[in-house]
Amino acid sequence: NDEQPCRLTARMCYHLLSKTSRSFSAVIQALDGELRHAVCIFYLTLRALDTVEDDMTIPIDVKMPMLTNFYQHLHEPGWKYTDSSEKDSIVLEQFPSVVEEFGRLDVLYQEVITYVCKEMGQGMAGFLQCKVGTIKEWDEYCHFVAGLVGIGLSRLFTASSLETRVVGEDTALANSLGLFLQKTNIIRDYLEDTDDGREFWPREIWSKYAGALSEFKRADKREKGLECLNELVTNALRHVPDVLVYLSRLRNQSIFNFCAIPQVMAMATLERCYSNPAVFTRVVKIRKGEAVRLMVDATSMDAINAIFDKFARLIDLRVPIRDPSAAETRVLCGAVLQRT
Ligand SMILES: CC(C)(C)CN1C(=O)[C@@H](CC(=O)N[C@@H](CC(=O)O)C(=O)O)O[C@H](c2cccc3ccccc23)c2cc(Cl)ccc21
Repeated sequence: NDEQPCRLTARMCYHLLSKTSRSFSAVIQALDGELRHAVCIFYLTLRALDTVEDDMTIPIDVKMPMLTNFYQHLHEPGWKYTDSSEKDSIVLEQFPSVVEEFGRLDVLYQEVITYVCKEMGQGMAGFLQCKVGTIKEWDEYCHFVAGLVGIGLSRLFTASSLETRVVGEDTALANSLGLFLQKTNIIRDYLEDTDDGREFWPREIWSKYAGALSEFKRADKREKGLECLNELVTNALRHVPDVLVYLSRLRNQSIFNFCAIPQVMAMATLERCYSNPAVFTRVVKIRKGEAVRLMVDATSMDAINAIFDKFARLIDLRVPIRDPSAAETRVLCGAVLQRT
């Protein structure tokens, strides 16, 4: 579906999409019917909001209202923000195109996108000062930045009539898809975030292994770092059963691909991170070739089950005997394997 839209603002939106998510923009453009444009606009809007949240040059007292009021800009023709230094700031500079195309969406889609932006902006604002403390707060933060995306997407799928009502109504399962992706991103990005002075690993977990989160960068704290890392991976694996049930309910092939691809990437990333000291010295990414292989394979529930089985088995084989989370890790991996 790379036919070029004729309207200039629509063309700008697809240009912005390809600039902000290299491999994923093609998956969005492959979505059927009205969903392609609705998800394109939703993705760009979320990217704009995320860019504001990530921009450390915006003072907190300016950023707070920017986040909580962001959803209102969707109804302000011409609104843009040109003072961002982030890598995706082009979306904020070209936001008038997003606003114009947003206004042309069916009002059902507009309501979903507005709702998610309002809730997400308020949630992000609440976490600006404080670092993530309890595991409950970790789930709350991930709900705001990613769980809400799953809930919004699910409502778009149902609104388009390409998926059943239960997909849009079962918010707990939709939330789990987001938590699985975001927890994996947070686990993987330890070094990048700590170097930026940002802490997303929950204190309730890391404080059992160190006095400060940055200590895991030291070689003499590597053992404790791995135990902390493995507890976080085990926590993320708890969402896998919900993810598999959610994906099994999807009936539209383009929607299935769109939802399944990030989930299998996350499972592969989790497996690479598990018990891997490289997490503390560089950003652990799956190789491009493996990512492409996963993208082309993740097109049926059988394939998804096989992929999750493969990575669950690889983790299970590497569970250190004395690791504090070993028992739960093996139970969760076993649960994934038993399902088939
Ligand atoms: C933080 C995040 C996980 C929500 C970001 N997020 C995703 O990660 C993208 C994937 C992506 O953007 N990959 C990028 C990664 C990168 O930029 O490095 C790529 O180029 O491959 O997928 C998610 C996404 C897709 C499908 C179903 C989802 C259900 C719940 C939550 C998120 C869901 C996403 C869907 C929408 Cl509409 C908006 C954002 C996202």
